Amino acid sequence: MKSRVLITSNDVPSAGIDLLRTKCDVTIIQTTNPSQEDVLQVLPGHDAIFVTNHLNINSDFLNNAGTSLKVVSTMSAGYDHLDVPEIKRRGIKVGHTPMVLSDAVAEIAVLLALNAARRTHEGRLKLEQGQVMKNLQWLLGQELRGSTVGIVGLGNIGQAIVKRLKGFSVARFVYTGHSRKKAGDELGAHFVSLDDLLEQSDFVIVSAPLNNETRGLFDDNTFNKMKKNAVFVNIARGQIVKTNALIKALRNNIIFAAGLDVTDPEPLPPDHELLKISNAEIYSKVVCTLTNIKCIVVVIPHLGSATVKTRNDMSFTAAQNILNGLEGKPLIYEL
Ligand SMILES: O=C(O)[C@H](O)CO
Repeated sequence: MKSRVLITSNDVPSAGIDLLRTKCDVTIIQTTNPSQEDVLQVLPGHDAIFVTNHLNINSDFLNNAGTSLKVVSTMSAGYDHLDVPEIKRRGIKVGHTPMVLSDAVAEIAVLLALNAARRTHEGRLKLEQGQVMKNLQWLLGQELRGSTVGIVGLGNIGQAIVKRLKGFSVARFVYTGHSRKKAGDELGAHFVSLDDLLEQSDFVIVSAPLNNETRGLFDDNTFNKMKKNAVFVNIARGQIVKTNALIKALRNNIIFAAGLDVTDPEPLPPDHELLKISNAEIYSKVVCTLTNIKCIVVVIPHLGSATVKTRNDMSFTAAQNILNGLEGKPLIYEL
C-alpha cells in the first residue's frame, strides 16, 4: 500500500507535489492557510505531513495527530513553529528547507539595506504627494561604500548577504554569533561580540534564527548601543525585535532607518504604528539636515523566499525530505 502524505495548503508549487505523487497518495487541504483544527480533521491516517505557512506543530497537535505519522517536513528554513524536541521524542522524523532559499533571502536583505539607506520608498511617496524638492540637502541617505556592515548570525543566509555586499565597496564586515566561523575567515569578516558589532556597524543586518536566545534581542538597550547613522535590517524573524523599542529608536533618532521583511506582529495590521511612521506625511514636516530626519522605515510582508525558483526548490526539497523519511533514509535537511 502507498504511504499517505497530507499537504497543508492548496498553493504549494507543483514541483514537490509531483515528486510525492510518484510514490505516495497525496491529500491536499483545499485552503491556503488552514488552522490547526482544520489540519487535524484530516491528518489521522497519514504517514507524513508537508507543513506550510508556519503551521504550529506542538505537543497538543501531536496528541491529536493519530498514530501513523512518521515524518514532519516544513517548507521553510525557519522551524520556530515546530516543537522539534517533542516531535523527535515521539520517533517522528522532522526536516526543513534551508540552503535553497539563502540566495533569495540575501537579495531581499540587500534590497532593504539599500532601500532604507537611500530612502527610495520615501522618495516614491513624495512623488505621489507632489512634494519633490530641489533642495540639495533633501532626502540625503547613507552609503554602503566605506561602511562597516554587522551581521547578526553568520549562517548560510548571513554568508550569502556578505558575498553580495562585497560588490558595494564595504570597508569592513563584522559578525556575531556563538563562535568564530571558518566561513567568516574565508569571507574576510571579523568575529566580534554583539556589543562591539552594535557600536561599530553602520548597517546591522539580522539573519539569526528565532530561539530563546534571540527572542527580543533587539530592545531599548541594544538599539541605544547602535550608531546614530545605523541602518537596521531584519530578514530573520519579527520576534527577534521588540517592535516598540524599534519604533522608539526611529522616532527619537537613535538610529537612522530600518528595513524589515519580518515584523511582530506579522502581518502588520494596516493601521500599525510601523506603517504609519513610514508614511510620508510624518516626514513632510521636515527636513534638510541629517539630524532632523525622522522615521525612515521600509516594510515588506515577509517576501524573503518569494521567488518562483526558490519556492519551487523549497517545495521539491520538502517533498524529498518526506520520501527519504518514509524510505528510512536520512532526510536531506534533518533537524
Ligand atoms: O524560514 C523561512 O523559510 C523563510 O522565512 C520563509 O518563511
